[in-house]
Amino acid sequence: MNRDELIEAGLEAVRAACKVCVRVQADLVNAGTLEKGDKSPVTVADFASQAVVCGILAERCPDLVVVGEEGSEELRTGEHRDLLGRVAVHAGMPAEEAIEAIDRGSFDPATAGDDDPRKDRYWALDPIDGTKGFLRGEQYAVALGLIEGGEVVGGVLGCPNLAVDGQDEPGVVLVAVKGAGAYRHPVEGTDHDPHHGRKIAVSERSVPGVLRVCESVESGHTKQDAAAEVVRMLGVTADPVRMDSQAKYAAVAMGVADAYLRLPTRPGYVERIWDHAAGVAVLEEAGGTVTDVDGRRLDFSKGRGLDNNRGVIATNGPCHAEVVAAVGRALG
Ligand SMILES: Nc1ncnc2c1ncn2[C@@H]1O[C@H](COP(=O)(O)O)[C@@H](OP(=O)(O)O)[C@H]1O
Ligand SMILES: [Mg+2]
Ligand SMILES: [Mg+2]
Ligand SMILES: [Mg+2]
Repeated sequence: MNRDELIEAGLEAVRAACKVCVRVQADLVNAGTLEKGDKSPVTVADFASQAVVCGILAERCPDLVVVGEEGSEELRTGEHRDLLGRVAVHAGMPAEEAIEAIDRGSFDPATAGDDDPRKDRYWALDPIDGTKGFLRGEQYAVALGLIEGGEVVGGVLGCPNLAVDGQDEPGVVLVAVKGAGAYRHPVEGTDHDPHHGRKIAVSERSVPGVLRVCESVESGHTKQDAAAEVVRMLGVTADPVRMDSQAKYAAVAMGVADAYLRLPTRPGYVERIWDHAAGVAVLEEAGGTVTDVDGRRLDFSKGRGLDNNRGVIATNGPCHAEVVAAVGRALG
């Protein structure tokens, strides 16, 4: 299958998962959560979304493996049997099938053998990015990136709660194939051709003082005081706009924000590939630039983590060097 065909399958899968998430968010806010080992909240919808995306991808492109955030461990213990039942209902498949689909996302390129052909091309999936936003009834994303030879070459970024100019209802799915631009599609829809949407592009702003900057809502995910210092140094009077999930990449890609800052809160935190792959694909194809806080390109060839990077700076492009320099000064 070529990249266009793969991304077409990806768009179908992400749309289906978005619909599941919208339904669950409507009646699950603050219910049905459980604590994972790392204490981050994971909901019925995270599992159901991963099951739906992996299930559709298994049918459409069975040869490609998935590097997904979630695993079925918690669902397989008796303690959480009721949770599994609800995941199955929302995913629209029998419980055993849901577990099997979720575990299609367990691939780890870093531990696969050197001659394992599955390492050449795979998906990176965040079934719900911004789980905390999802639980607050705010922004979240279903994020699917396509990685080839350790590089992001395409992506699908579903943002069901993102307001879009000229649309009565919120919600958008952004799609990109390397070299072919980035397009926006409605969440509803049955034409999954990646190039049939409306072309999107970043803003052209380059004057630092008028940049619209965004960052995480969660202070544990980004150093908000350092970002406040960065905008002050750039001469921006407004504080960064806070938004959960890769919806921040979407905002910059559509030109409604100019920069997204993700500044490390502690040394040693390694960003996960599924938190960035789809966002990077879409933003770069919309004309933007993404590096880490040291100005290095994100290195997706290391497995499940961005081991060679720290933090992320994503911009419209024209302001990138200036923003990276200001971040460097703020972080000392
Ligand atoms: N200390 C930390 N620094 C940066 N990111 C973190 C973090 N701890 C968790 N995250 C990631 O932050 C993501 C949410 O990002 P944001 O704050 O932009 O919404 C989470 O994705 P999930 O919600 O998929 O678990 C999680 O992977
Ligand atoms: Mg998580
Ligand atoms: Mg995430
Ligand atoms: Mg997630």
